[in-house]
Amino acid sequence: MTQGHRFDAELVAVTKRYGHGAPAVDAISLRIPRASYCCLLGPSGCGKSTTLRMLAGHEEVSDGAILIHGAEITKAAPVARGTSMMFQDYALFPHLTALDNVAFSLKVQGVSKLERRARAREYLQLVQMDHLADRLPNQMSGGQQQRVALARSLITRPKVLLLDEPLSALDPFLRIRMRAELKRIQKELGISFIHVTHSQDEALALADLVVVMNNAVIMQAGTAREVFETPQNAFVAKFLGGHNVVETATGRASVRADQCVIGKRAGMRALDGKVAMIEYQGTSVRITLEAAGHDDLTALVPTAVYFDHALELGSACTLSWNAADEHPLQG
Ligand SMILES: Nc1ncnc2c1ncn2[C@@H]1O[C@H](COP(=O)(O)OP(=O)(O)OP(=O)(O)O)[C@@H](O)[C@H]1O
Repeated sequence: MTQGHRFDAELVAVTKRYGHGAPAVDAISLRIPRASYCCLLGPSGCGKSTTLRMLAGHEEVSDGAILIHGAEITKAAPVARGTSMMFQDYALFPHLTALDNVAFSLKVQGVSKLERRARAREYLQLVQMDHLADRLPNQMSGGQQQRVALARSLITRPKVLLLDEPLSALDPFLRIRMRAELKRIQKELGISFIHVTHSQDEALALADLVVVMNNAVIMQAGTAREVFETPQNAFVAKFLGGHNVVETATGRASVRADQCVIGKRAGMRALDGKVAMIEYQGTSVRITLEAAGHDDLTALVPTAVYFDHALELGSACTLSWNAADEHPLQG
């Protein structure tokens, strides 16, 4: 049923148990619409890599079902699923050129030399590496090796590409460039990418669908704007950063740090504390307050505004916000 499917990938109450302890993945359900860039985001140990490995078929599913393009593949062999995995350490063959690394899986499939070289060139072009086709991995930079690894995982024409922390080995500059490339390539191919990351920025920048996980379950799934602007619970608000979680008369609420101001203002909600940290961030200054009975509170103040009223570390100060900017949390 590869025609007419609505979702490139579906997880139906998927559980993974290792031994007798708490499950690593606990009955998660997720639908990834066609041609989506999906990021699985969460802290270390939340179960995101296990979820990816179950999609790839590198890990058995304890309970539940996985579908790719509408067809169940829960127990299918990795090569029979229509998925391909790109790993954190690109694991290129050191003795093969870029071209031969990319062509390798076609060789295993018995594709003729002429055709596999032609297809490998096509995929090297896609990742803008055709000019270095004859280089060996140790003659390429980390970013270049990664492009080759990407071409290598795409040449089998997967329905869904799985990426396990693909940018974590790159320096910050290259990471931002490569993430733009990943997005471009995903849109160009029109297939879904499922990308595991613990970086909030990366997920928000890349994903059509952000899936925030914690403790083996999905805490929220939605567009980047949905999860950032309307977090459903305190975990999502705190993990994405840039939010304060406050207790109000009607329960818990989140309020964005960039919608908070320092100082008492008429008609605004206020919490008193003292200045614990002042961090210059270029266009804004992040001020962290310690307040009794609360986790640290932060205000993100435009730089020019901050330097009109610079603060002293340890001094008393008030965080204020408009009630209208509060967003109620479900937990
Ligand atoms: N082979 C295994 N045997 C036993 N427990 C495992 C195994 N693999 C993972 N786990 C456990 O399952 C849970 C989820 O692990 P997983 O690797 O999926 O987390 P993660 O979110 O990808 O973390 P990280 O970002 O650190 O890779 C963890 O508690 C981990 O210790």
